[in-house]
Amino acid sequence: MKKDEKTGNVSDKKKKHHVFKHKKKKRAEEDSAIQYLQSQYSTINPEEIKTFKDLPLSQKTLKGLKDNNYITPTDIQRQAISYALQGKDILGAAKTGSGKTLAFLVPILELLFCKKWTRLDGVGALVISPTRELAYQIYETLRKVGHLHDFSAGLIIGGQNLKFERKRMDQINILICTPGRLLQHMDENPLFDCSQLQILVLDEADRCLDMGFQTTMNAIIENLPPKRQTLLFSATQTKSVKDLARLSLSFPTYVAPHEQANTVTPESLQQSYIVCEIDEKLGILWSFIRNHLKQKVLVFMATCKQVKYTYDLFCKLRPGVSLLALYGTLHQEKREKIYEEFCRKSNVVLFATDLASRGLDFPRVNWVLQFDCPENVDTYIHRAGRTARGVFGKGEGLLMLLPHEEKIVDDLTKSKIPIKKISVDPSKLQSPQRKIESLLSDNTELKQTAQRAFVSYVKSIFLMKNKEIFNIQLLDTDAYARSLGLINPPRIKFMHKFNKSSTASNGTESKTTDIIEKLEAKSVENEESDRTDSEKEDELKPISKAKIKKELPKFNFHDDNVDSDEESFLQVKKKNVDVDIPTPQTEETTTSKKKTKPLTKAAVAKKILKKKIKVNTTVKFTEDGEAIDDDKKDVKSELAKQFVNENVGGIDIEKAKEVLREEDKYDKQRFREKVKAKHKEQKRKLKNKKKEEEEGEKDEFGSSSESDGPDLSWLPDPDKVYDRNNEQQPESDEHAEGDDDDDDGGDDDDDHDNDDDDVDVGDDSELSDSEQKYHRPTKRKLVESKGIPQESINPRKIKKIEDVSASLSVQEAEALAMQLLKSK
Ligand SMILES: Nc1ncnc2c1ncn2[C@@H]1O[C@H](COP(=O)(O)OP(=O)(O)OP(=O)(O)O)[C@@H](O)[C@H]1O
Repeated sequence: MKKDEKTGNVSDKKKKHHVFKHKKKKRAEEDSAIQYLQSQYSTINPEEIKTFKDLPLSQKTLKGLKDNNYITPTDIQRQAISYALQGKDILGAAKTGSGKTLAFLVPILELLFCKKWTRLDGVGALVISPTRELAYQIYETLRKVGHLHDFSAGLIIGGQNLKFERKRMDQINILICTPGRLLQHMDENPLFDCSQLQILVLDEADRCLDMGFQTTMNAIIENLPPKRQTLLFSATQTKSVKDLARLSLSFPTYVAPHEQANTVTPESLQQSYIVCEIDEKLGILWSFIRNHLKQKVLVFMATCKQVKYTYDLFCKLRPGVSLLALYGTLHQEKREKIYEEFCRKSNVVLFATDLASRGLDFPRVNWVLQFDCPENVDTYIHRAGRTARGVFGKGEGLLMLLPHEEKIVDDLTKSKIPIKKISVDPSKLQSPQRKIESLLSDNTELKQTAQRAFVSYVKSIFLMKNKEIFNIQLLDTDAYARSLGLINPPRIKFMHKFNKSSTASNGTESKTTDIIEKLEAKSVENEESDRTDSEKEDELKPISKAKIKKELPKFNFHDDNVDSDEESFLQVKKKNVDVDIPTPQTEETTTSKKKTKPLTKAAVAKKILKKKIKVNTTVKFTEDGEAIDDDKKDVKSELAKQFVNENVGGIDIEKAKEVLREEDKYDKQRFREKVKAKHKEQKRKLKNKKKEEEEGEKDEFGSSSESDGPDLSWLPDPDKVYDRNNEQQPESDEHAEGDDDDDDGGDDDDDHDNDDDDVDVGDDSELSDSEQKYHRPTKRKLVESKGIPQESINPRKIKKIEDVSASLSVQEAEALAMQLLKSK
């Protein structure tokens, strides 16, 4: 046995030694491999790279790439990976779908591999993406390609379990995240540490660095170590020196393999546009879907509410193909599900906002239809780029424009986007208008969704920067509302505000006001017919179209109801909207400007002071809404009265102390008076009680002498007796003096003795059992409290005494009494 143990130990030791040796050998191999790879970096010539193998990459990365069928690097990959391995900062710009994700993931894996990064080293690489879906996609690609490496990767995006993420933060080596969530961890999570960060990547860098993420990104960058490698990628790369300076990039290598190409969009992408009236758009979309039932279609719309409405409506109309909708206000879980479903399915239509426009690599999308005009050329490129992706990808893009939006085509062509005008074959058009109207008349919820869609679209147009293309005055809102199935166009509250302010600024009755007045008059007429919708009346009152050709005055517009998208795409992004019209200096404009300022405590205090609101006061109201005077709050001292009258906000501590001291005197006096009054009341009550008792004594003696019948109220409570003696002797366990506790002592004889005296019981014998059980004496009168025991009041004895005393003189009676006392 011992021998076995010994041999066992020996073999264990041998094994350990073997493992140790193997590990040591492996480490040595790895070290020499790293050294070799690093020595090759300086000699890389991107032009000579044909396959990934030609790059000095680790075996783990090469195998990971090969396992996923990535053999030949794309142009951007060849160049970006080469320069990144050499440790350069990179500004990468390449067409959509050209493989930028691998262009930054491979350098990340290689850098950490060469630095022999372990789990204990913390966050070594940070990839920031503007949307959750894109972050998820990058994370998945990293998992696939880097599966042979030992690094840990983490996906940190909004809408996930923050606690779960927090705990694991210190074990992550490669962090893929969205800006908001990353900053949240930086601010709140003590486990988050990026002081060792080696490489920072911004995917869709221009979007990450634009107005929408400005403050968040600035805060993030401040928290990062300045000594690091930085890679920026996008199909529409920023070259803004300001942006680059923010990231401490002074001399980044600009990698743009397609810069000299004839087009900025993929060659295999067929692009066309149609021009139509606003009220034809929905019908054209419907017809398009009905004519492409066997295709995968992605439809971009301007706002979440439009997406929601179109999706809800088309689901009800049943086009004969799967429909999906993806927008920022959806719950995260739903977003993930929809994203995956669209990736998986091949005959499907997805309605989406620009949330899906950047970076998402949906496989095999046949058509991208831009239902609403894109904000700018960049947005067009990203949207259209959801199709014709990868090396062999093919696809078609269709842009729908209103007549006045056709100007964007010039911008597109100038930006090297080959797009041709086409027209719709009228024979293929199907109008669902009647059906839509009837659906809306039956379905209030759908009608409200339509109204919201209407308002959100109009707002989105209003917020657009390029006023040459997006001119709200050129929108036929009536026709647009009708096309959505709304007989009366909803009132657009912000337009009224806007028009009012512009009128005030002009000081004269403008054409605009005339129209607004006319519209309002019409809206009153229309209210009659729109009454079913009263819940939304406040926001969505019907008005007629505002077809005004006049130039808009500038209005610093910030409305709460702006359609919010992923990370407030629309709302925040338009912060820099610069309507090039003079600003009217009206009160309303100033207030609206103020609204944009952050509300500081000082500002709130000032507001309160202005409104003469008394702070730190409580007013109670009756149910009828009348204020109840709280006399406790009344001040008595002159000083306090003065203080209250003067003081409308803020606290002068010293004065307040003085006031309190003064008031304290009055409070003490008030307290003394109260105590006095209380004592007085107690005394009075005591007096009354005594009086009553004296009167009561008289009564008791009177009644006993009259002996109308025995006072049985002192008898014990039969309920209690019954309970205690278990039905056997329900009424026999108490005697006159007995209190409940004493009886529990169990002097049975006494109990039985009193049986005969319990006349009440006899009286109650006629009552039913239950009535007997619940009989209660009205009030116990304790005769013994008068010092005359019950037994001693013997009528015979009294008679005898009376007889004797009657026969005696006063002296004799006195003497007899003395004698009796003495003998006693
Ligand atoms: N070397 C490669 N060989 C084959 N396919 C590749 C290669 N690199 C990338 N791909 C594929 O090309 C598609 C697009 O890649 P990716 O999403 O990285 O493009 P992108 O340039 O980031 O696009 P976007 O500008 O839209 O974000 C993906 O499906 C990816 O798997």
